[in-house]
Amino acid sequence: MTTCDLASKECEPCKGGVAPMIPADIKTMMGQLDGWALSGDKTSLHRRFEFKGFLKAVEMANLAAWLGNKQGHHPDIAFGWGYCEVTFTTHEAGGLTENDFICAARLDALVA
Ligand SMILES: C[C@H](O)[C@H](O)[C@H]1CNC2=NC(N)=NC(=O)C2=N1
Repeated sequence: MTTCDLASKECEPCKGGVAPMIPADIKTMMGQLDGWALSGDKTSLHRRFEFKGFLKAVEMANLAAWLGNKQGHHPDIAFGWGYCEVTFTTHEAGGLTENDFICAARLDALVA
């Protein structure tokens, strides 16, 4: 599967009791993304987008929020002058699921 395959997938509604991905699968999925980093405990992935000024950062935050709401899979977003940091994790699983990678790939496709 490539990034564009991931970006063409839709998130599945998060059902309770879903297990987080195992490290081997996380490694495989990370290979399909560019620019995203794993948290130390491998429970989330994040990317820092940098811009000149504030309004571009606000735009990025809004784009990530819109995408997450459309997919029913919501990011954590931090932004300020010159940057927007987007983090995906699956709260119901207490770790990463395919939804996180789909949203990351979809966000990259929107800003490509
Ligand atoms: C019922 C609904 O699908 C769930 O509450 C969704 C909402 N958005 C979500 N977003 C994220 N990032 N993780 C979740 O577990 C999650 N659960």
